[in-house]
Amino acid sequence: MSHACKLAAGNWKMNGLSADLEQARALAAAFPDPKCGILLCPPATLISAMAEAVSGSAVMVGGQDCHAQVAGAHTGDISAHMLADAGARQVILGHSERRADHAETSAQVAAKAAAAHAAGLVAIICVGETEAERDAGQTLEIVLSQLAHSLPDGANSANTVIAYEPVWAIGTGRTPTLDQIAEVHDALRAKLPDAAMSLLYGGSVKPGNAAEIFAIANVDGALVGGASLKAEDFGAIIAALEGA
Ligand SMILES: O=C(CO)COP(=O)(O)O
Repeated sequence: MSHACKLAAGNWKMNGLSADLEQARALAAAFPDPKCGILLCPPATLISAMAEAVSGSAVMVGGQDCHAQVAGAHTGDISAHMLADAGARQVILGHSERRADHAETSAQVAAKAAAAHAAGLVAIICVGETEAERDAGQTLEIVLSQLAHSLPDGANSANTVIAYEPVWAIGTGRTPTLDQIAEVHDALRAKLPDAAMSLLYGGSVKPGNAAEIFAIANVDGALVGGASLKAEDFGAIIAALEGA
């Protein structure tokens, strides 16, 4: 682990209805005084209800995307200010599913991150290579290029977190080797504008592999998809991070 802040972030993606707020409440009750940051990013429809459900606890709530503009004629979009107004403290930006499904470019991610900062939100900027890019030996080139072009001016360890998520490891149960994760995180750390910025690993993090991933030098936590939907599983991952 580096000296950056530890963070366990859960990305619920397009999962979760009001009944699932119970998982957030259970998580808040299980970690009254955590040694790391705990964040849940539910779909936008649940942000304000989740913020209320965990209010007074250590659990933070975040969004999964935002628009680069503060307001205006953008049907279906949500601004960073709206997320903050709903109770979000952080926002995931440039997730590979948005880069793929919505053709988001790193330049757009940087503009969204600048908007997040202006709204007082921490931007969690995602980078990661596809399997074809890894097979072609382009992993470092791809992630460093995404990093360089996705960071807005003024990004620092207080307002920005970086998440390395290999696309081929997301939702597949496959993870890079520990050496492969270390190689990418070391390369990212060397290029951060602020060395104390937190670097998360994401992609098939589970209770069973969390401890070994958190033992890697430049891994400061995780961005967790599937395993963040159940408080029991996410709680086991948080416990592993607290013990790292
Ligand atoms: O994309 C992810 C988190 O943003 C990772 O998802 P999984 O943990 O389900 O692989």
